[in-house]
Amino acid sequence: MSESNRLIGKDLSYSYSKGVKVIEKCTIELTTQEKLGLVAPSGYGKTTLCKLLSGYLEPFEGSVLFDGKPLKEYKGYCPIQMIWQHPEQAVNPKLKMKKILAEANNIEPEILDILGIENEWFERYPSELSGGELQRFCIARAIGEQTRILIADEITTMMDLVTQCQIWNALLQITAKRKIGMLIVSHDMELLKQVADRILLL
Ligand SMILES: Nc1ncnc2c1ncn2[C@@H]1O[C@H](COP(=O)(O)OP(=O)(O)OP(=O)(O)O)[C@@H](O)[C@H]1O
Repeated sequence: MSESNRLIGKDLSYSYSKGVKVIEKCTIELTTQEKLGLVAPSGYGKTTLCKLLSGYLEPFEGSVLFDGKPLKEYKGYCPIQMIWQHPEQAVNPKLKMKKILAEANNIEPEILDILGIENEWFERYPSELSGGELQRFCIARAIGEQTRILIADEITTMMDLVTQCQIWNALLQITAKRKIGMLIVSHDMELLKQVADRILLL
């Protein structure tokens, strides 16, 4: 099978404390053409797996490759970007949104537009935005020119249905247009049935 445009986590193992493996011999693959839903019980290791697949953690065993190349060999910008469940923990609270976005790679106005980000929000600090507004910024920040796969870890879990709908509509539009794949972690099976092409139950 071709490795091109494919994220492969192969035989991944990870533990936070000696002797207790949170992830053991886990293999998972997805391409830039698909949206893979992932469901598993609480504490199973989903967030840990997301961090391994996006390069935030190094596996103790196994490898993570994109386009046949280990993630750590991508310098400057990783084609695999993670969006976190709690956006307020993913930004520097002391910076205004315009500064936070300026530190990211070239975000195009079209992306901000599709996500419904309003101009006046740029002058605010993260604590002056709602969770849904802040998450829109975090999504925009994750979509650089070189982003090929998004790892979305329960990204709308804390939001009301209208906001969830707006964010997922925007994400589906952007990922289709840019040919970006997605790993979507959620416990909401109804949501996954609507947004994912296939669903993996662990
Ligand atoms: N930084 C850490 N240090 C020690 N243990 C951790 C750390 N992060 C997670 N764990 C433990 O690893 C296990 C898996 O955690 P993880 O957050 O990956 O699971 P999860 O499936 O995403 O859970 P949930 O659905 O509840 O968010 C849990 O038992 C958790 O307590």
